[in-house]
Amino acid sequence: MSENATTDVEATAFEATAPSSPSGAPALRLRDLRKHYGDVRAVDGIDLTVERGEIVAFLGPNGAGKTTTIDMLLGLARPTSGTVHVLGRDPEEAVARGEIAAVMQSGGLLKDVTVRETVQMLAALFRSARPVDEVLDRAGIADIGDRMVGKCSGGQQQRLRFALALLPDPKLLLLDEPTTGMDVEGRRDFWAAIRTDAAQGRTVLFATHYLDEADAYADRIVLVSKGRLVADGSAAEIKNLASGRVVTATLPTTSEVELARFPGVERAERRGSRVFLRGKDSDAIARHLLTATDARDLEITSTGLEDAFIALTGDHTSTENGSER
Ligand SMILES: Nc1ncnc2c1ncn2[C@@H]1O[C@H](COP(=O)(O)OP(=O)(O)OP(=O)(O)O)[C@@H](O)[C@H]1O
Repeated sequence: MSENATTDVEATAFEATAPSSPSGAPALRLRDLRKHYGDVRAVDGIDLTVERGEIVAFLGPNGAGKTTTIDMLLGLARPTSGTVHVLGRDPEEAVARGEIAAVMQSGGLLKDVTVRETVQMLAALFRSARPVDEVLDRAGIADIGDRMVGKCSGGQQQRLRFALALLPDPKLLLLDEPTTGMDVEGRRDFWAAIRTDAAQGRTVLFATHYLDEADAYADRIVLVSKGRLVADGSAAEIKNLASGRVVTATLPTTSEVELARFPGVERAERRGSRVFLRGKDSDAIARHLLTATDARDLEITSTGLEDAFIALTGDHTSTENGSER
């Protein structure tokens, strides 16, 4: 979590009495958005437009800048430079109007009150809130309204946070790694509730480092790494990025810029003395390496979604998270 991060309850506790947002404005518009902490470029120039009604996965490894971006969308952190517009407004204004709400990773729940009482307490803070029974129902927890929060599973607590976020009937819902630590069944039930609700037209952006979650639940995947956007498309398009092959070779001196100019190379990466060249025509890449360079120890492999994730984000640790389905 980054500076000024707060609980979901605080993030959603605003008045929801506003007229509708400027018509035609996209749900989100980020332009050259940056957030630096000293030398750390947590967010390093993100351009992104999310249209209304989209379900977007903000996918990236640990430290990619997902939470920092979400904090800026909620007005909890101020950009170093660049702009953020939420439904055509400044984030603070959109939050105050109840047009955007968030389900954060953890925190913000009292253990010794019931699920229903929790929703009632927060509803009382809004000048205008959806009925308690309606949000419990939408979050799929109407049947556990009398259960103490402390007795709820992690998945049920997360659906309670979802219910709280629904109170102002936001047009845009942000979820920051909402299923961290949940078991498979909890994740499935949580996403079933989100998908059913989103089918009514709510825009959803969720941060995750679970590849399978992005693939299964998003219409669109925005892949981020080291504060930058590295790929943006449907799950099928992101998978297509992986439909080529990777030619790996030992080639100590050539720079990534030069490698990217080799025939057939769509993406080039160096790790130490090994180079990873991705492209649809692996024969052309291999031929060039063997005839025009000093490359040795060539290997040609086909890629999957996880390989694409690693190649695009440079992350070598988080893919075990994506294998569970
Ligand atoms: N308040 C802060 N001060 C200094 N550095 C920060 C601060 N908040 C975040 N960072 C750094 O910014 C980078 C991005 O962090 P961020 O939490 O946005 O990543 P993330 O993609 O959400 O990661 P995770 O999946 O682990 O939650 C990291 O290197 C992090 O250490």
